[in-house]
Amino acid sequence: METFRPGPLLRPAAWVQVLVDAPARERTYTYRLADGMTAAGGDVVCVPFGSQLVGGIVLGCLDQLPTGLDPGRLKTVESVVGTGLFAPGFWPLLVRVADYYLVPLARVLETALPPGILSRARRRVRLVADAAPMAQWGLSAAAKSAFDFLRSQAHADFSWRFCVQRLSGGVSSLRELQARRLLESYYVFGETARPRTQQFVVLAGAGADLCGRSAAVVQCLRRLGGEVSVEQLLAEARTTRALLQKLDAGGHVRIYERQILRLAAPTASADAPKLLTDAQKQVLDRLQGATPGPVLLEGVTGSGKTEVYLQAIAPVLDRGESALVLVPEIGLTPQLTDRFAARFGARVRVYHSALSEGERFDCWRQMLTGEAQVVVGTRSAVFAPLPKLGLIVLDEEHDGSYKQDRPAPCYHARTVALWRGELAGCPVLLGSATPDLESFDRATAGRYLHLEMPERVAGRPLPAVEVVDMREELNRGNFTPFSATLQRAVAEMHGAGRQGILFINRRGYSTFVLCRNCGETLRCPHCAVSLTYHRLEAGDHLRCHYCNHGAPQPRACPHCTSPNLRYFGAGTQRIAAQLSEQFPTLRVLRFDRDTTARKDAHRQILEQFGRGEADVLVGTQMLTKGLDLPQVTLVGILAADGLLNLPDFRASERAFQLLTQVAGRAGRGSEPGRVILQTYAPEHPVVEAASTHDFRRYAAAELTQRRALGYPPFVQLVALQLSAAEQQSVVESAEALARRLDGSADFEGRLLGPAPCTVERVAGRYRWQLLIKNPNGEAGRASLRALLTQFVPCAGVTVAVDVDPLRLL
Ligand SMILES: Nc1ncnc2c1ncn2[C@@H]1O[C@H](COP(=O)(O)OP(=O)(O)OP(=O)(O)O)[C@@H](O)[C@H]1O
Ligand SMILES: [Zn+2]
Ligand SMILES: [Zn+2]
Repeated sequence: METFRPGPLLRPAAWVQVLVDAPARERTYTYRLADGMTAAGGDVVCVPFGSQLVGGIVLGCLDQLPTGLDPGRLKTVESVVGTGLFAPGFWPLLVRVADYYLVPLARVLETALPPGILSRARRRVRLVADAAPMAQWGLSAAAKSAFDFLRSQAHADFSWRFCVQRLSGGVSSLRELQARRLLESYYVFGETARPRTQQFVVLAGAGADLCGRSAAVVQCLRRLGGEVSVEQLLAEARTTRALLQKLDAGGHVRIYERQILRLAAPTASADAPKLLTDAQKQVLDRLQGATPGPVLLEGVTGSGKTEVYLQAIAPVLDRGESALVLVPEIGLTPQLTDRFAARFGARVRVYHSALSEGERFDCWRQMLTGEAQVVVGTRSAVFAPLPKLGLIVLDEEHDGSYKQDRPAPCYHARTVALWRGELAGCPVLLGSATPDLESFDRATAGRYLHLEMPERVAGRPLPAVEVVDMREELNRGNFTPFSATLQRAVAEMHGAGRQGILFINRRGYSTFVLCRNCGETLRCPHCAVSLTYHRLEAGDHLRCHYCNHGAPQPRACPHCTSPNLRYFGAGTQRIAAQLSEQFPTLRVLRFDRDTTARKDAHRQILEQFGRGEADVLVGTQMLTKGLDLPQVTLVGILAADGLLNLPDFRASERAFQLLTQVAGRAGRGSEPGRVILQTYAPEHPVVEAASTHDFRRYAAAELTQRRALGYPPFVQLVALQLSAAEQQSVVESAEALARRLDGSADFEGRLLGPAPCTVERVAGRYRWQLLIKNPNGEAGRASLRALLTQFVPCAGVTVAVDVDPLRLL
């Protein structure tokens, strides 16, 4: 792990560490700075790499060379191109992320920046307008002639590539002119690039006098509607570009360029601010009157938090500042983005890692120029380079998808957002009906401004929750996944022409496949878990939910060849099928990872349901996240128990959040809602708290327990995960690391493990874990950083660090 000295320097440094823009495995290199050259972290530089000059980003300056580097062999930075990749104040944020999460700065940059940003940026040079006349004295002949040529041109701005290829002396002339400050080089991030266009071809003449292939092509074009892209016509008519050009020259068709807008702002019909409820108004007033800082908005489901966000953002934009809105998952973004787009129009952009490279790049550029003023995005959008940030909103701030599991840095977008707010001096609004216990603890301790909206808008009641004891159902001989209460409720709902949601804590058709003859389950060959059965149109299929390994469903047991296989558990697919069986007239729609894999499928399914084209939506976790469907009156929770018994100290916190959020989808319109919660453990405290919507009581009990056991938020956890293809070397390394940690005063007695992860083998690699409790904050992290830098694991073993892990593996 490197140590960097970021930021501007008091005394010029001699070396810099640069993240080069090259498709190499190792991308961080040390370069020498020429005399008089200065650079700071975040600067874009041009450096020699192999036989080429490439772009790079300065990670930090060094006034001492790391041991083992021979200064004589280091290459020199070719030029410092300047800043411009980042908004002001952005760089210190990246440095802080690297520091806190114990990862090299280069990894943070790779996460924060859109991929390929430097190679998409283009290097240019321009004449220095007020260059000293003396600077020309003593130029070499080649450089002099290059300079005269450039000055004779009508403009004073050229692409680097053009200069290298066309000027006498090429690169060396350019360097000479730059050294004399006659010429300066810079990067542009696409603004001089031509708008992306695509060639189209349109039918121009009747094509009557044509014959043979020409006639066939024209006929094909007519069949396709008379106007298609050149690409499409080439493919459909199996013809050549040359023939199309000939037809164009003959006036039979016209080829033209059509501009393709890569990133259209989301479109939606305009939307006016709502008249605020008293609770909303109070919250906004307090928000606007407060000094900038973290704010926790604890508002029950359906209390109208989104409207608060929208009206908090409006004055920010009016001041010419920008706003960043983070949402947990893209699954919930269509609805939410639409609301933002409807309110703020073309100033809104969507930014998340599922966009294409080009889309992310375009969006990044528009953020830097201020064209994008509101960015709605998922986790990685916390790095969106919005200048003049006036407000950050994190919706559903408790959501686990704000935490990155891998690759490093394992950052939490909420943590990073709080730092960003601090650096930008703006409020960070954390909203949730079920706040994260850490946020809640800080808010009640007065470290955050704590605002509340304890009621739903328009006096709508929270839905009544009925807990159904599934053990009694079994006693009564009901072996279906639907209790009698739920069956009656579904029938009633259906009769009244309303809609419902059934929530299952799983996906797939059934969880696992077991051989009735030998008792073996069908397992993933790479991971220590059973495969999940999926029923597909193309045929039945098994899939591993850890490594995504897929296999067709075997006809017989691979262990004993018995054909007697049995399917256990109940996934979304099976529930949907059983529901249709019991209620033949019920139209059932599935909403899970399988049915939403296609681009835009989220939106399509939700819109379909919203239009009333289905009566029941059967789905998983994804249903819980902020869906606002006013027609839904019934929510059924089929198997709450799977949630309650996970081997993780956060299991009950997560269960409470999930149950409350799912229940919160009911009764958001004018009709009151009803929730049926099925469980085998009705007396479980989480079930009790969720059924009374009592977050406060639950939080108090849970926090007391966490304090007693020494768990977050009262102590920091750091997980170290070691993995390798060989079990032996993982175990040895984990034990060696544990001995080191035990010997350190900071962690003595606060080490859990080493132990194999719950699933020891994933994708062919063995995984062991060490869990450290760090009560000493930064001091503890510093000694951990030092210890990890020195630790050398066995060959082939990688060590991943997860600071504040959310899931214990
Ligand atoms: N001031 C208002 N007047 C009328 N309707 C409102 C008002 N504010 C919000 N609503 C409506 O109330 C419903 C719930 O609001 P919203 O979706 O923002 O709730 P929420 O607090 O985000 O809930 P959740 O935590 O469940 O996502 C929405 O349909 C919204 O349009
Ligand atoms: Zn068998
Ligand atoms: Zn697997």
